[in-house]
Amino acid sequence: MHHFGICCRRLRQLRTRNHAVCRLRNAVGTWKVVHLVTWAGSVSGEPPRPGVVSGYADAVNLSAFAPVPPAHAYPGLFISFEGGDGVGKTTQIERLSTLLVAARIAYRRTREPGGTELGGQIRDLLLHGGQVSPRAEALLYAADRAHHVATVVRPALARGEVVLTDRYLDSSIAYQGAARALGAQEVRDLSLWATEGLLPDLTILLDADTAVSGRRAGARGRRDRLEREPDAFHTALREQFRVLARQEPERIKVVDADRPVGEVAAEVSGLVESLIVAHGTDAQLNAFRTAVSRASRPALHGPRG
Ligand SMILES: Nc1ncnc2c1ncn2[C@@H]1O[C@H](COP(=O)(O)OP(=O)(O)OP(=O)(O)O)[C@@H](O)[C@H]1O
Ligand SMILES: Cc1cn([C@H]2C[C@H](O)[C@@H](COP(=O)(O)O)O2)c(=O)[nH]c1=O
Repeated sequence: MHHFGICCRRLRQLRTRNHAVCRLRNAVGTWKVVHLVTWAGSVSGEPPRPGVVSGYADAVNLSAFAPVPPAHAYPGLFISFEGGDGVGKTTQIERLSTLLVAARIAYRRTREPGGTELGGQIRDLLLHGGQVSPRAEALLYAADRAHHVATVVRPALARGEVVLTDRYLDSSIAYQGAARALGAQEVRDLSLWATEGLLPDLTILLDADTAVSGRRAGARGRRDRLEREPDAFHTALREQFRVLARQEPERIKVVDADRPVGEVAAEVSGLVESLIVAHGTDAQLNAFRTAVSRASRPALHGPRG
């Protein structure tokens, strides 16, 4: 895996100059296919089943997931923000977007559900419509994701952009897999099928006490259909997010979101910097570091200098 990461970084740096890069990419594609097939084989035999569950938390699936290949084969970087309602994902994505603008790094900000026109309609059905049965809910989130990845995420990654998504497949595993008790592995498989195996390069899991995040979400006004679920639902999905982070520590980084916005943002930018070190270009790294250090400097002058 280490060699693979180094190769991909080198690949990005050379991509505009060298036709050999195309051949390398094909090799990476083959690697992906081989590993996806291996992964599919490893889960198709005996998929773990949650069985009969008596409550939300019982459905938290502790089985280890077989690793699947990351999105490193693209020149862009794929970053997802995850966590319960009101933990501060939107706030942190705004902060990071400001840094990327300052660094002149091309990025695409998006979200699930609702990152496309079709997804906007699905979002309305899911969050502001009537009752939706659990399996229909899981399929609608997966449909939103399939269309989003095919029409927004993959094209942006192929153009070399940094994609920041407010939620991705880990939300489905936590909300539908655990909190709705459909089974983490089944819901993960559904999303991987929908996205043809695309996982983020980095997932930032904002983790906050459910009472704190509930208060923050509530302070915004009218609650959507999922935000209105009882405390046990939110506790179960928080626990599943934490289980996912323990299972995939390389991809999913847990950030304590109970702290002030600035402290959380500083940790987030450190994680993004590490990702750029591993998989970005030297130009991106220099520009990002400069933007971070400028942003952390106190303003020397007032509005009129
Ligand atoms: N670290 C923080 N400390 C205090 N308040 C915060 C913090 N982060 C965000 N907030 C506030 O909490 C509210 C929810 O934040 P935000 O919309 O960023 O959360 P979210 O995770 O995107 O929520 P949702 O998933 O429900 O859309 C906002 O009013 C925001 O200003
Ligand atoms: C992607 C995704 C989302 N959800 C839930 C989580 C939230 O309650 C809403 C989205 O609202 P937000 O304001 O954009 O956070 O949908 C889910 O249950 N499953 C998913 O896959």
